[in-house]
Amino acid sequence: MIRWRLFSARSWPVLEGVGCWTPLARVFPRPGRFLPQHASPRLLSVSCADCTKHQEPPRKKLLSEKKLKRHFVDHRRVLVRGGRGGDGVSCFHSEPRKEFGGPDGGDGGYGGHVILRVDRQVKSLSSVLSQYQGFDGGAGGRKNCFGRSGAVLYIQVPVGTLVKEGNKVLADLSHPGDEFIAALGGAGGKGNRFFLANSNRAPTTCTPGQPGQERVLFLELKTVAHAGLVGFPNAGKSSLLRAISNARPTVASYPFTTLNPHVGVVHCEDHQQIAVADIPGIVRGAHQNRGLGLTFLRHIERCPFLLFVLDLSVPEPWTQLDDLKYELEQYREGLSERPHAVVANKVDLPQARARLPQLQARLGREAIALSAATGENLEGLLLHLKELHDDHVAAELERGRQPLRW
Ligand SMILES: Nc1nc2c(ncn2[C@@H]2O[C@H](COP(=O)(O)OP(=O)(O)OP(=O)(O)O)[C@@H](O)[C@H]2O)c(=O)[nH]1
Ligand SMILES: [Mg+2]
Repeated sequence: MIRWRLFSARSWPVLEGVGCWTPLARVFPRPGRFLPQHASPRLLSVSCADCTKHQEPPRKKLLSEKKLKRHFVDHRRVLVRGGRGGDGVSCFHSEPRKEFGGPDGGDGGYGGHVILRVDRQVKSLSSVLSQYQGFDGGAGGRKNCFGRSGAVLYIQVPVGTLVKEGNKVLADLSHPGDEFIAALGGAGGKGNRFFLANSNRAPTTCTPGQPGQERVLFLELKTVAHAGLVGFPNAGKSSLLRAISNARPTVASYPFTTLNPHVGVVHCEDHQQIAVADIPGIVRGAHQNRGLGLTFLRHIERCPFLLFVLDLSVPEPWTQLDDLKYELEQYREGLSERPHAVVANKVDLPQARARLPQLQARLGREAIALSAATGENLEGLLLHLKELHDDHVAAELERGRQPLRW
């Protein structure tokens, strides 16, 4: 129904119940005439433009703990099947004036293998599918022609992928370029030429190609790095990694921003490279599967030294270190006793800086106070990192082992 406003001869029509666009100035009545003076003119607003102006921007949806776990892909069950071999064929040579040319059916080609190959660019197992089928070989041809072999199917996996079948570890792909044949392709069938014998000059027998190998493999990612950043959610681990390396993990003020491990490389003056791994945050009770649980700690299992990152902006930050160590011990005994340094982050905030002396006193040791946001005292952290790295190299050489090189 269209109703005309009475207060102005040049008023715009307003569709009642439907918000159609109308210039606001034209629908406001003069104060004191139709509305009391204190009433808000917004009461009469019917324009769409006005409605949209005050809409809140869509917020990032908070994920439940269950859903968070689904996003974190560091293990996969994969069914791999090698390609089927091509069939052999049965046929006979045919040529003008040559009645009995003999059998000339060729063998089928080999089925393609399925191979796991380490690619440095791949960072998680999220791109690995649940099933892979290798390429089939081609059938044999006339004139003794062999069939085409199936192409090899490569599955790209990240550095540090452990390949298991049941509980048995088949391969540890810890270097870029490492390969593992996940499933062999089937052999090609035989053509009738293969069955030619003195007792049988015209065989018609040929065999089909063999099916490829079929396996169920479990892939498990164990990130390879020198140092692992361990801390509560929001402690600033990702910010720290961004500040000291070229890695660009997402930083945000909500917990569990990091769901996949990120590795950043710190370049030292003597051309040494130290790899630092950022992992999701650990919460109190993580060993009872709270937060993201503890399964992602496998990513720091291989790190020879750790950096505990404490958030100085929260009250009693020293309790974080005890909690973190406790959770690490619950995951694997002795993990918290690895060589480590304690980093006290966010000293740019005044209340955080005020807690620093108390933290040092409680810890009974020097914590590296810094700010990942402003870059304050990052050199102090880099010096400690270098020391930890040098100690690791010396210890490995002493044991006659090759230290981890990045
Ligand atoms: N003032 C201040 N804020 C910081 C500092 N470092 C990090 N933050 C802020 O703290 C919040 C969390 O930072 P992240 O780096 O995402 O923390 P995180 O430990 O990686 O968090 P998760 O990935 O959830 O475990 C962000 O809002 C950062 O801007 C700092 O040194 N000073
Ligand atoms: Mg993070």
